[in-house]
Amino acid sequence: MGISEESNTEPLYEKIWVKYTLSRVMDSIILILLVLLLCYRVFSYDDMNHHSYPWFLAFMCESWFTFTWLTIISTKWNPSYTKSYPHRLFSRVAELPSVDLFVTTADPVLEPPIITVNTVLSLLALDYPSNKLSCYVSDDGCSPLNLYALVEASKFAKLWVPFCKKYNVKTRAPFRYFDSNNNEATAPNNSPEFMQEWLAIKDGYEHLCSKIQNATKKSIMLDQEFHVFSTTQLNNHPTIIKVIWENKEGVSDGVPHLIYVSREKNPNHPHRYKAGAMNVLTRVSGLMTNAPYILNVDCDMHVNNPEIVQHALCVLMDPNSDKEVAFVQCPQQFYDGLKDDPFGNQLVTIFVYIGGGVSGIQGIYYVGTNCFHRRKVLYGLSPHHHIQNGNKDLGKSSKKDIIFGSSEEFVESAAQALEGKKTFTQNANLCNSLEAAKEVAASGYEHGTDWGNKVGWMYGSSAEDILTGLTMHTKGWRSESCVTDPIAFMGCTAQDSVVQMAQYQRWGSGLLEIFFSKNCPIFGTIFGKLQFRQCLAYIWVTTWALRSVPETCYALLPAYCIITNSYFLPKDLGVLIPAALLVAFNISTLLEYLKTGLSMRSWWNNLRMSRITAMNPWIFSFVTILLKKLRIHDYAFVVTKKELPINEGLDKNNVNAGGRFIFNKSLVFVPGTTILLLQLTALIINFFGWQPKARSGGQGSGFGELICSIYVVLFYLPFLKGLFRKGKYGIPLSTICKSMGLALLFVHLSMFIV
Ligand SMILES: O=c1ccn([C@@H]2O[C@H](COP(=O)(O)OP(=O)(O)O[C@H]3O[C@H](CO)[C@@H](O)[C@H](O)[C@H]3O)[C@@H](O)[C@H]2O)c(=O)[nH]1
Ligand SMILES: [Mn+2]
Repeated sequence: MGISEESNTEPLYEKIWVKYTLSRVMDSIILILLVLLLCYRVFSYDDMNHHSYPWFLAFMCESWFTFTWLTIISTKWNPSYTKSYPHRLFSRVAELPSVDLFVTTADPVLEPPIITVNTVLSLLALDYPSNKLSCYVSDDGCSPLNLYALVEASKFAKLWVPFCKKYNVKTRAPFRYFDSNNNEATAPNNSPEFMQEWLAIKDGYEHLCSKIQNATKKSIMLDQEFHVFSTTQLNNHPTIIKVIWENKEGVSDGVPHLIYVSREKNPNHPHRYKAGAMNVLTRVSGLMTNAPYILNVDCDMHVNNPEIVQHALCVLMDPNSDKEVAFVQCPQQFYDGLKDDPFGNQLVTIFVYIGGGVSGIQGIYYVGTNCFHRRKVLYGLSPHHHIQNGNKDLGKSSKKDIIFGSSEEFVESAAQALEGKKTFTQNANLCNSLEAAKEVAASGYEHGTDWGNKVGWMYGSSAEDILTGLTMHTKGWRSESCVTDPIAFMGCTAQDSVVQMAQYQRWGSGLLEIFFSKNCPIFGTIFGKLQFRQCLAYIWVTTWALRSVPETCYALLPAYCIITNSYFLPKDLGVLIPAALLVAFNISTLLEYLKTGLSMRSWWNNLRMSRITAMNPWIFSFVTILLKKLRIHDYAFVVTKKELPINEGLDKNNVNAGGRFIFNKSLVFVPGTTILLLQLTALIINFFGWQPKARSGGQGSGFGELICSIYVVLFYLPFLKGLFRKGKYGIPLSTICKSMGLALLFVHLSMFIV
């Protein structure tokens, strides 16, 4: 069999199923214990009718935990991942398709332009014919600084891109390539020619950095091409689109197109945050290049594997997947992660166990970045739709207006994308479509259309990513994850606890909003094509914020019981059930961490952070959505602060400090501080034997409650330290006072409720 024949029969990608037997066994044991505990509570209720509140409350909380565990176990049950064979792609397809690359940035202060620039450079240098790539940057900050940085970056790209391709550089974000920890920098090729070029490139990059830095300090002169910014306000400005670089000759080894887009903002029109920005990019790119595939990344997510486009295309171009797979999601991993993951935000095990698990059902969630979409799916196509049907559905020119808006050019381009026609003419002049592009980037363009509702990125949640993926799964599409070695993209994650709390709070509310909307996964299964277990997986993720209620109640129970001398744990041998649960849960999670190659410390940190997250930011997420539903108060998308990578020498010694909790006056730390103060109160009361007499001669709190209380204190150790520390590492006095007030109120009320 000849090589070409062989590769014509072999698949472009394979789905590989993994069996984590140990995980399954442990998870099942935990489920059985949870059910046993619930049964115990029900059956022992009768003969001990002096059981009071705590018993009932514990039962309610444990029912919720059991339900959550069911969703987890179902999601994790048969994990899978894909293996792709890029070398087969080249012999299989006559011509590689084009891919549009989207980058979003929103705030030049929280998202320093040099970070965006690195992401863009890494995209421009992808190992893919450059005449098939076009990079669109959306700037919601409407900042001349971002435009300036990109213009300068495009100049540097003319050195950087050929250099990367010539020497097959692995790390294509310059700041990572020149990082002193990167052993690739000079290793592969020590020829004088290479060294000379290397030095020139390093020089060029440093020059670029210092130019951007100077511009940040001095602010940009608003003349010539920057004149348009002279009258702009953040929330009130016309559309600005600049073709920064056009690969006019369409050469395959040049620099891809680079286009800057700052969509119109008008205080009278909602701008829908990131989802709105993505939809504008979709339309603008539809007019300019209309590639059938779209890769989108956040401004901090640089390419870490230059061959990732080929890998993803293997999945998307497989003959079967055209009618099945909507998108290909690559993992979200982070560089310069703090040692042992003190804030539990590196999400490694979540990606392996939950991400892998859900990939084995209907497909991994879309997480907002590092994802390849099919344009036609974004335009609302359903799977297994013949093009003709697709046309009927989305067709009829009168109806297309309502769906896609009033731009005839765009409606035309959308029709072509839906039919899978090749429209990308390599020598087309991008500037010809500027006027049409400005029209579709206008703030009022979407009014009365299906954008954000049936087409494009979905509106109605600050977790637009999960919502958009869910809508696709509900239509019956699948998705695949694409895990490569090295990992495809790397980004930055919150570097301190304050930023982390804000991020979790936004996620919590965005997700819960989906659960309480018409897009709720439960409806998706009843009325749509969302598979049942996929529905459970979506319930697991969209109800994060709801967990705050049972988790907080459960954490308060031991303190309450000690203070009032009552109990919530079984008094007889039944106590072995919760004890076994505690042990099994800890062992099983610990084993998962160790198996993923993580440390024991990082296991504990994550365990602790899951509790802290559930009881602090998620309470506020819950309240936020409550207020929104009651139409009392709406909320905004708070952009996560991104930091430049830790400079050598400067912070390396300070890594411990980096892992330390910092606090501010935000209310988000009040629940945790209150819970901690209550446990301490309870422990003191217990120690000095100040408990009241057990009610009506019944039994009082015991060893179990004491252990639980201490366990909660252990989780809140960072808060405990915070009580005694000063400055940003200490809990502010105002927070302590508020928490003390709440704790006193709680103790006082407890006395009545027993
Ligand atoms: O009005 C806005 C707000 C944000 N963004 C961009 O959206 C991206 C994500 O924002 P970020 O603050 O980094 O949020 P994260 O918490 O890191 O984002 C995660 O969660 C989001 C959903 O909550 C997803 O959209 C992201 O892709 C995912 O990485 C960034 O590129 C922003 O520039 C905009 O373009 N316009
Ligand atoms: Mn981010």
